[in-house]
Amino acid sequence: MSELVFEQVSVRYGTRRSGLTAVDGVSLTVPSGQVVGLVGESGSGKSTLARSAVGLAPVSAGRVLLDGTDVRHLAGRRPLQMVFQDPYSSLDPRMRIGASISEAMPRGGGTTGARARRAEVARLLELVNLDPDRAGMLPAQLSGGQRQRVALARALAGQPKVVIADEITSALDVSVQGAVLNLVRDVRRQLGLSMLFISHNLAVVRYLSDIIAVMYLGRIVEAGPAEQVLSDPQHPYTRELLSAAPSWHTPLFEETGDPGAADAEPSDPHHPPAGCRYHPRCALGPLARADRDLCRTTDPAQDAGRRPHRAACHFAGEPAEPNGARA
Ligand SMILES: Nc1ncnc2c1ncn2[C@@H]1O[C@H](COP(=O)(O)OP(=O)(O)OP(=O)(O)O)[C@@H](O)[C@H]1O
Repeated sequence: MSELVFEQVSVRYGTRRSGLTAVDGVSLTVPSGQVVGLVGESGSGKSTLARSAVGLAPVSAGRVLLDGTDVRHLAGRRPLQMVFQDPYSSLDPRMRIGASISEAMPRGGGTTGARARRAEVARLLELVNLDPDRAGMLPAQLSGGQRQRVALARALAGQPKVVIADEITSALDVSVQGAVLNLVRDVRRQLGLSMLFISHNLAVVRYLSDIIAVMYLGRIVEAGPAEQVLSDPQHPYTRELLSAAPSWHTPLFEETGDPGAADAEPSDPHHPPAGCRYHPRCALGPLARADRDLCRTTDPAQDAGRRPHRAACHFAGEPAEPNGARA
């Protein structure tokens, strides 16, 4: 079991004049054997943070550590595997799926020799509930859900310690999303993997996560044990997400759309507002306050994540003011 730590990580794209900071000084820990669910609207920087761990996004400050070792020093970064929204991006369309999975296996060890590799491919296909006979098929011959299972098998072939799953059910037909999610939950438990699970859909995140982290404009605005974040959200953005999410009583995969689609102002990462980045939107929400100077002028500290439940808000946890209620 392994721990993944993002330490003050920033990712900047573009030039100084026309660039944007997609991830801004984020600290987040994925503890051994646990699932951290990362939620937030489109453009908040979730994918960029994830990609920074596997070398697909340029880390401009801070570092990512796996069990204390900077991931840049891990050979091939194999212990960290990522599964993407679109399985086509990790599967070569011309390669049979057995070969794709085999290619991702480490050299040496128990999987040297064609026979051992074939057996390992069959084992991995069974692990993701696919018939080993499918090893000879091409990705196009499979359904979207089956392709995502193959992408998971391929990630597991690398014998990872940590898996990063980025919107892995979002592109799938609603009817198969639940099955893929259940599979991920079961396989993760079985293998004792640590996982960073990204989704814009809070209902999906809460189904799987031990810890929930909420991202807004390149920052973690709230993080903590899942049940605490859900039952006692401290940041107004988390409250906004929760009020937009379907309740426990509605089906998990009812399409909720992107959480940013509410009536609020869209956030623009090229021009983050001064003070608290959320303040222009917060004025619309239940925490609107008469005296908001502090929010307009002063950036609330993102603490380094040592407290189990943290929120970057000057008025974290304060109840809504009566005059601030939504019209
Ligand atoms: N390669 C890139 N070059 C320039 N800007 C980028 C690049 N990748 C992402 N961005 C920008 O960084 C910001 C964060 O994007 P990111 O994809 O990480 O957000 P996200 O929360 O994962 O959203 P989504 O769910 O839509 O992918 C966005 O403004 C995006 O346009």
